Amino acid sequence: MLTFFTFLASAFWRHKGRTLLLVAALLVELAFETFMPLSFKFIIDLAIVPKNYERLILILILMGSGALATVMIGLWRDRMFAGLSARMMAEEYKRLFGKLQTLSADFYHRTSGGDIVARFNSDLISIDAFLKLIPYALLSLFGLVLNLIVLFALQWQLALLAVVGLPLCLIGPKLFGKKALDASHDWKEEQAELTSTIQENTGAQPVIKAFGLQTLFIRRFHDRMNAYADKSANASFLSFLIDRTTNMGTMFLNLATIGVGSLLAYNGVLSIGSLLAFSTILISLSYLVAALTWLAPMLIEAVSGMERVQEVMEENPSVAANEEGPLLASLTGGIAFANVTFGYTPEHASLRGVSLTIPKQTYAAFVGASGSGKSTIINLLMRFYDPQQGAVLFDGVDIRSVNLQSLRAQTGIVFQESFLFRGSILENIRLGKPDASDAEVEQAARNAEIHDFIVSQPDGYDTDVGERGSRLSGGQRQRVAIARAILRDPAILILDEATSALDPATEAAINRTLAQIAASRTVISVTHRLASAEHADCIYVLHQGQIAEQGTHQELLQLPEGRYKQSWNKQSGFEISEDGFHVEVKAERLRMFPIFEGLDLPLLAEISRYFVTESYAKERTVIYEGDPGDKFYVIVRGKVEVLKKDAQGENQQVAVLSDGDFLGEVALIKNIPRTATIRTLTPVVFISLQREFFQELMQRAPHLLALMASRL
Ligand SMILES: Nc1ncnc2c1ncn2[C@@H]1O[C@H](COP(=O)(O)OP(=O)(O)OP(=O)(O)O)[C@@H](O)[C@H]1O
Repeated sequence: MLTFFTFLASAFWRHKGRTLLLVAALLVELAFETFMPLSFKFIIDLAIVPKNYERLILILILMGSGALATVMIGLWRDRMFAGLSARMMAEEYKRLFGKLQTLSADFYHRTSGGDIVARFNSDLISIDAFLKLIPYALLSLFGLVLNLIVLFALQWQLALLAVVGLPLCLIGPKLFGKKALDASHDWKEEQAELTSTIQENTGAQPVIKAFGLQTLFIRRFHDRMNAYADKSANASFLSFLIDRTTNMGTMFLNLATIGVGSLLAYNGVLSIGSLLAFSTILISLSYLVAALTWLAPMLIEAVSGMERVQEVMEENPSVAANEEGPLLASLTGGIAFANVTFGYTPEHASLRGVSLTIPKQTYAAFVGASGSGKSTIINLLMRFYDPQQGAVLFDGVDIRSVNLQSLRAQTGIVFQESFLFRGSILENIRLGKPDASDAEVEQAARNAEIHDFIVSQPDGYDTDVGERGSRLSGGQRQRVAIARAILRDPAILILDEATSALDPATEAAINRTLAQIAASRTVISVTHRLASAEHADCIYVLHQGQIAEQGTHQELLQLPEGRYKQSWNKQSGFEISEDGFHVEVKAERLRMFPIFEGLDLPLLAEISRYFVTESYAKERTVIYEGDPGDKFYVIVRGKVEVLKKDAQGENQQVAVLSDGDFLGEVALIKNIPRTATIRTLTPVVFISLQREFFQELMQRAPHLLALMASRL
């Protein structure tokens, strides 16, 4: 409650001039509204009873002029307050949005998008709804006080009775106010959950359809909706209860005072005019009390909305921007990780005691299995997170001690899925350097080799990219993102799986572009595709958050039984056509699959001819758990997730497989149902072998077939 009133006080204080005018206008309206019922006293006692016609006309003229003036002032006040309240709310929206820009990555990981959106489109809206009613609330409140004063002036004993009885009207708010506020807060949280559910559901439609999950999600939504309806009913009922109990109180109070007033008038203590004025004022008083209680539910919603907004406002960014800190000087020596340990959660360290040095203008590549900590290196380097132990150093300076913006100003980053904003290509590229001239933007587009495509479009650089860049292909989006990154002319270029979601031809083309841009910069690249790291000055092989091996490609291949060497062998042995539609696998590579162990090379060469190439887009299901299995798959490029149903029948990710991994070898020997679902995480190129072809070939070596079956 206090937070909300503090917000109101500071908002009105910021606009004190207009607030004063507002109060003045309200007082004029108030004076007139109080005078209206009082006019009965003057009309009856001063004009009608003494039969004074001139006085009657004078009073009516005064009333008419007052009404006209009040209407004009009211209109002006409405216009002025509409502007004032809109501005106050705009300030509040900006404050919340600005705060969100300062919060660190961990906030966005633990808070759902729907919850954040709900703070704007539900919580701020309820504050707005109440704010617009403030003149009305003030009018009611001031009216209450003024009417009470007038009542005392008319007949103080009767007025005393009204005042003593007034607390009757406040029993409801006292009894149910706190409960109603809590219920409203719960309801708003449920509202935020509902927004998240709907958002997630619309974003996940391809998965839901692919897995046939409609019924499951409808059932879940019904449960969520039922919980929402319960909370909504509880919150509304408590608000109604406050309203109802207050109305009951005013009704009894009216009855009591009218009864006593009539007795006083009967005994000649009160004039008829005063009695009429008194009861009219009392009725308007009860309207005012009713109006105030009608406002109570809205106040409760606004207060709980403000509490939720304030929760965000009170969040402290876990990574301090250090705006007052010294600016980071241009990199002259190198970047170092000094014994860095970091975990996203206290239970699990994603990097453990990592130490390394990347000299200026060299190319460092981080490779390793999924989950080994590659992206975490970049998260720490960009200060999306800070390490729990150790430090990241630029020329020996801990990056936590310098101004954060000056660190990020030295870097340009290209992600696997580059986010393009709604707007034109020009606007998207210019985000890399907002004050760049058109010529600079064009040069960046040329360097990213997207200029020719842009000018071939009817709208050229003004071509609209659509929602999240949906009107461009994956390769074009990535090139726009590269142009955006190089427009900054960064000393340090970071590539986070920048090409792994692209088809082979586009990937090769973009890699060539990146190689040109990379010369004369420090490049830090994260990739699971070793061919992309082959030419790096130093390759770091991560394993479970530690550096398992490091060196050049050649050095790493020399390490007997090294992880890099194994992965390299796993990812080699495939020849992919330029367009990515045809893959040849070498007999030697086939021999590395456990199932083909022991087969001679001529037989393997023949088997290799029976493999066919299959390409899948991102987020497609390749195999469904429980379906009959009749094919063996090898991933040539891309990533898939392996999903298994848990006890509740929901798919859980159990592994991520990538280039060189294989699945379903048992299908070559036996016809048994698939034990897991396989879904693509990126575009994937597989080669696959049908059981019937394989078995046909193996007729020549039946003893080997029997041996393979015994190994499974
Ligand atoms: N936001 C997060 N919250 C909790 N744990 C996380 C988060 N991000 C990553 N992790 C965990 O940290 C570890 C390292 O993750 P990281 O993303 O660095 O791996 P990676 O090598 O880049 O994997 P991939 O190739 O699949 O992207 C993993 O165990 C992962 O589950």
